[in-house]
Parts: sequence; C-alpha cells; structure tokens
Amino acid sequence: MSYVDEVLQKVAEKNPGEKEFQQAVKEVLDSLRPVIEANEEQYRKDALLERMTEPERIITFRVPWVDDNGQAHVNRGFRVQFNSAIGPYKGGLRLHPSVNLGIIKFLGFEQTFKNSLTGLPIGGGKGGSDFDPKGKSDREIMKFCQSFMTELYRHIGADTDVPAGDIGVGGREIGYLYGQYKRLTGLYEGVLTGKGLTYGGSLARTEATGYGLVYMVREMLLNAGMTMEGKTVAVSGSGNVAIYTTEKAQQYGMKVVTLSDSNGWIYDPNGIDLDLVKQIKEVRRGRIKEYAEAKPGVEYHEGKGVWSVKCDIALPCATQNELDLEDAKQLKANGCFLVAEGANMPSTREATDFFLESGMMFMPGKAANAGGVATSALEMSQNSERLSWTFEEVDEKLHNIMINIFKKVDEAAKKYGYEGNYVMGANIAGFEKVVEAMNAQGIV
Ligand SMILES: NC(=O)C1=CN([C@@H]2O[C@H](COP(=O)(O)OP(=O)(O)OC[C@H]3O[C@@H](n4cnc5c(N)ncnc54)[C@H](OP(=O)(O)O)[C@@H]3O)[C@@H](O)[C@H]2O)C=CC1
Ligand SMILES: O=C(O)CCC(=O)C(=O)O
Repeated sequence: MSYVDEVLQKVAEKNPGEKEFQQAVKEVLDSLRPVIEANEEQYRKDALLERMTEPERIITFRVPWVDDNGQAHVNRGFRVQFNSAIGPYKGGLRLHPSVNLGIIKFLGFEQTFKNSLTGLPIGGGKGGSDFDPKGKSDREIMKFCQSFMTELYRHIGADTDVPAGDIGVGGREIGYLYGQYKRLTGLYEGVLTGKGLTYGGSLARTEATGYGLVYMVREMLLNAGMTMEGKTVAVSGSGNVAIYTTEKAQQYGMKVVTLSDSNGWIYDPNGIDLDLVKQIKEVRRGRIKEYAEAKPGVEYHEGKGVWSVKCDIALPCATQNELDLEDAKQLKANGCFLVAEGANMPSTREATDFFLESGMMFMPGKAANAGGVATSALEMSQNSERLSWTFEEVDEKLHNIMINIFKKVDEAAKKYGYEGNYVMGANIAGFEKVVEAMNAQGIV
C-alpha cells in the first residue's frame, strides 16, 4: 500500500465520525501524491504525514454562562493547536451550533497550509464553540465570551497562539474576549487579531478576507488574459467575507447579483445595494430576507439556490460543503467559468473534481481566502512594534501578498506538470514550506 493510502487509512481509523476532517486530509494528501511518492522512503521513516495529520495539542473545555433570564447553560469550547512549525498557532474562533471537534480539526489542518502560503511566520490553529450567537443579547454574548476566555487564556499568548474571528465572531466578540484576557493576565498584548481600532486593531483587517479574495480573482483573470469589468458574480453568505468580497468586486466594476444566509438567498438583477446589506447585517443583525422586503424587483427564495443563477464567476463565502456536484454542474451549464472559495472548503470533493475536470478556473480556499489571516499577521507586526499603519499601507501589503500567493500556487502546479490545477498548486506550495520547517526542527 502506498504511504498516502496507509496514512489515510490510519486517519480514518483514529478519527471516527470526523467527516470534515477526513475529507480535508484526503483532499490534501491525494493532491500531494506526486511530491510524497518522490520522497516516500524518508517521509515514512520520519512519520511525516502521521505528525502532520495529528494536532500538536487539542484543548476542550466547559463554557458555563447565564442568560438574561437567569437560566444557566453549558457549551463546549475547543482550541486545536495544529502545527507550530513555521510560527505561533494562528487561526480563528467559530461560534456556531454545528461546531464539533472534527470541524475545528479540519479548519486547523487547512489553516496550517493556508498560513504557510501567506509567506508570513504563522502556524495553524483553530477554535470555537457550539454556542449559537443568533438571537442573543449583547450582554449574553459578553457573558459567554468572558466564560470562554476564562478557560482559553492559559493556553494562548502573543507569541504562542493568537486567535481571531471566524463564523459568528466579529469585532464585538473579539472585544469581549480581549477585555477578559487582559483582566485575567494583566497583559496588553497582541493576543487576538481583529481587534477594534481603539485598542490595537489594524485598519483593513475587517475588509481583508473579501478584498483578498477579489485580488486573487483578479490575478486568475489577468493570467487568463481576461478583465474584471462587467463580469456577473454570484456570492453566497452575507457575513464578513461576503460583504467585503461584494464591496471590492463592485469597486472593480463587477456586478454581484446574489447573497444568502442560512435561511435563504436573494437575487438582485440590478446588482446588490451594499449599504442596505450592511445596514441589515452589520447594524441590525437581521436576516437577508429583509433586503428583498425593502427593495422591489428583488427575488427572495427560502433554502439553497444561489448557484442556480446565471453568472460568470462564483464566490462561495458562507460555510463548508455548501456547493455540491449538482451546483457545480449547474454553474457550468449557466456559463460560469471561475470559482474562488472565500469560505473554508465550501465545495464538496465531487464539486472540486468537476471544476478541475471540466476546465473551469478554480482556486481553493486555503489560497483564495488567505488575505484575512495574512492581514492578521500584519496586525501582529503592528502590535509588536507598537505602531499603526494606514489603511493604504495595509491594503497594499495585502494586495502584494495575494499576488505572491497566486504566483506560488501557479508555479508549484507547473513544476509538477499540473498547470492550471490550483488545488495541487496550493497544497504543494503550502506543504513544502511546512515540511522544510518540520525537518529542520527534528522529530517533534
Ligand atoms: N472572517 C474571516 O476573516 C475569514 C473567514 N473565512 C471563512 O469564510 C466563511 C464565512 O466566514 P465569515 O464571513 O467570517 O462569517 P460570518 O459569521 O460573518 O458570516 C457567515 C455567513 O455564512 C452563513 N452561514 C454560516 N453557516 C451556514 C450554514 N451552515 N448554512 C448556510 N449559511 C451559513 C451565515 O448565515 P447566518 O447568519 O444565517 O448563519 C452568514 O451569512 C467561513 O467558512 C470562514 O471559515 C475564511 C478566512 C478568513
Ligand atoms: O485571522 C485569523 O487569524 C484567522 C482567519 C481564519 O480563521 C481563516 O483564515 O480561516
């Protein structure tokens, strides 16, 4: 049996029921086969893949909190410190009722390669809780965050592990988490990113994942001799990544016609009115349905369906496995020729294979959405030097980082004879740096 198959079997046996984690490991290792086969003997001797697929540390803890009516609740908290070969663990915290250990492990595993691609010194980690922030008051969110940090603080630090936002965690939550960390430790340090601008946050971090995604799309189009102006774009989600993807796409003259949330999706043939979306989602914390209620001529549909519209470009920005094989086929049939993932692993394995086999341009999340964590690393740099850079400085650095990621991914795919296969390119380029760092540090 090949080394890859042997490790995939062990991962399945050792992580039963963790389907997203198994899916992510299989997708990465399958695409690394040519590299691994060329070094099989050494990698096997060093148990390289076994070490790479086993988190360095998993922390789980109880998160008790009391709601506004005096009722106590208990959630489960997680932090998976996956790989510190190239820097302190870095990755977001997710608050969503679907969160479980397998999901956090898949995200931490992916984060390791993504962070490697940024070219910055950050290792991979991820965390979160099965707490549902929807419908909770600000005070309930605060109490939850304080309780969560009361356990987490002993495992993190500006030079050891630096969490940030992800689904359900934005500026409000980071503020409450930071306040509690400071209270418990007495330290005023860059232990979290995505902080508010008044207490150490970086300009452009809020926009970074979405802006970075569009900078990546720009490189893909330029490389194919195409322009952005006038392209029709379908975006899913209506949170941080979807909103700032839409903003940057519109700035480049593209027309975004869809957004969604977990209840349904909207189709605005005239192009999304982003001020209205921000009002609904960032100010009122409302549902995307309210957009259609406020605007005549906009369609609202319950459930899934964003990928059924006619578009040139599809940018999934909601959650994992939100775009399946049927969606992929429908996109192709409707003329879509480019898909870039704002979310982490939003395309199922079958959908990804279809994109690659049918000749569509496809950029996986670990490359396409790396602008968020890259800008978090820029926030860490600013915190270390006790300085704040201008929006333009950070945005320019972000843009260059995305250009460099595209180059690395493109070149790695070409080097192994898979030109245009950015899944292989991203996995290989991310993997090579982690391997070099792990080898240099011995069997640890
Ligand atoms: N924030 C960041 O900097 C980065 C985020 N990402 C990834 O981008 C994706 C979106 O994150 P972000 O925008 O920050 O999160 P937000 O919480 O701001 O927004 C998430 C959006 O996705 C929708 N959504 C979440 N879960 C589901 C679900 N199970 N089914 C349908 N819709 C869902 C939400 O709808 P609803 O409100 O109804 O739940 C919401 O519209 C995630 O995959 C995240 O891991 C990747 C890199 C960096
Ligand atoms: O900014 C960060 O540290 C993490 C962002 C994140 O969670 C991600 O890239 O998926």
